[in-house]
Amino acid sequence: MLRVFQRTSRLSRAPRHPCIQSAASPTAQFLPVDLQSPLPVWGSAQFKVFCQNLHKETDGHRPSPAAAPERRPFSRLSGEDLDYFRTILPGRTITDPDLVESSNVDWLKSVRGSSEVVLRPQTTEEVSQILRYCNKGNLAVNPQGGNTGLVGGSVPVYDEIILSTSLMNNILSFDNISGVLTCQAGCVLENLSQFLEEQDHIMPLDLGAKGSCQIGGNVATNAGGLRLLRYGSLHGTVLGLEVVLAGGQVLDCLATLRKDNTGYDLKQLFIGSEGTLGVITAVSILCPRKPKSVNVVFLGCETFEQLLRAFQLCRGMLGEILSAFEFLDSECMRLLKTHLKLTNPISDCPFYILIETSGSDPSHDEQKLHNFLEEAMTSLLVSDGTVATEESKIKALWSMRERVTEALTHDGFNYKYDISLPVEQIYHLVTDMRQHLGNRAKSVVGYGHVGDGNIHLNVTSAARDPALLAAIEPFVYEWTARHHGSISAEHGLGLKKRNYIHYSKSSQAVALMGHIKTMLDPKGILNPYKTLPDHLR
Ligand SMILES: O=C(O)CC[C@@H](O)C(=O)O
Ligand SMILES: [Zn+2]
Repeated sequence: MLRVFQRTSRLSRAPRHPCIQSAASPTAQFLPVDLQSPLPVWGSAQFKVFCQNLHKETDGHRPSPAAAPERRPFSRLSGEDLDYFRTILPGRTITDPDLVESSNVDWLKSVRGSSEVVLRPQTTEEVSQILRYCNKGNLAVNPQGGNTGLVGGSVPVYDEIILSTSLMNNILSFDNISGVLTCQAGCVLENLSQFLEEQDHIMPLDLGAKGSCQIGGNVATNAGGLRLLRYGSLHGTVLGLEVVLAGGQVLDCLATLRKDNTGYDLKQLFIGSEGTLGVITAVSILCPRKPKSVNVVFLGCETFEQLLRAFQLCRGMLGEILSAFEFLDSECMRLLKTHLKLTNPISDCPFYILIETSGSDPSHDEQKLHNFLEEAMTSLLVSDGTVATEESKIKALWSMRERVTEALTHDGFNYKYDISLPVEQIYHLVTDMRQHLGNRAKSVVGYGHVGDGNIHLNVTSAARDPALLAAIEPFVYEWTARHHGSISAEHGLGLKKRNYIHYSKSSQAVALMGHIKTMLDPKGILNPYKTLPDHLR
């Protein structure tokens, strides 16, 4: 039964919510490191401390032999190379093994490279000098942003030189009239959001990893996130890029215009190229005005069909103020409760929806939301729910969705699938996978961006289990191709999925990608072993 949706929401009457407490406590996000369970919050400041200690704690996973390609014949780093790097980057050529190690391992601790050096340029000119030198000497390079990727794209596979953008963190300009922000690639997404907040604007993208991920990495992976339904993908919001090509040439496409129809739109090539075609050094991006009124509702549904009907109703009744329509299943809720001690703010249901509205007129928005909720309730599409209009409560409800990834890492080894499908199909993948795996998996969960037709299917096991992996793949990819979906909606292909590209792209398209790679990076030094299948090296 739906009892709320008046101004005094159920959430505001309830005793203090555990997830509100954890969000407010500065120490609550720090978790000790252990492979099986605790990881620091994806976007937390403690993420960096965690990384620094990582080499002492991980079990040194390498990609499974099936996933690991052979090392290509790149040069090995020499003392002479290090001397050169120290000349151009004094104090920013990092060889301390403890510091380098944290950049060798991905956030999931599923891929570990063996690089001996991290370079930290501050300027585009320094990036250009590095690449010119590496290209000449046939040294492979792994461009790295916040290292929050989920497909093994952000870390070296072997001994590639790590080129970190973390010191390229200056905001270059912001135009309050057009809303165009121009900044260096290493700006952390959350810092950009905070800066824009003061200018009465917001970033057009928002991710669970916002506290660590960098805008250059976001663009390089074409990150989707929680606001895509409203503001579209980075292919639309990024107006310009500055990119350093493999040979060190600086490609200046850093336009700030909404419209520019002069020839090929070259920047699009680099959006989602995962650092394989060039190193993004600066970004200009169109930022929306900060909405004056934001509301979040958290609803329960008995079936996925009802959830879809609620989505349809929502699109019709909320229209222009709808800014997110996300979901999680009851298995996700179980993991949130078990591992993060988050409390379900409503009664237990098979499915949960999080709807966000963002608009410019609080009373208009509330009225629309009220009408939608009344209709959803009377037509029995939702069985329970709660609404939040205050910022702290909005954050608490959002954490039920944003922290599922974190909860999963505490459940064991994670197998992650990020699938785009016609929206009415998305949950069938989860039910079919559960049936297919039987009791071989510990958990099989589904959550994600209903509004974008994007489901995050995650499977866990107590420890890394090659037999389980063989049961999941290629089953999941065949299923996706059969239903005309994409095997990567927003996380990219990285190291882990590169050889499955043909499930979503024609052979002509993959071959053309190979030609483009060869043209832009003839020696293949940029992020090798990623994105493109092995036969195209
Ligand atoms: O961990 C995942 O599978 C999804 C992560 C992220 O894309 C999300 O939407 O929360
Ligand atoms: Zn996602």
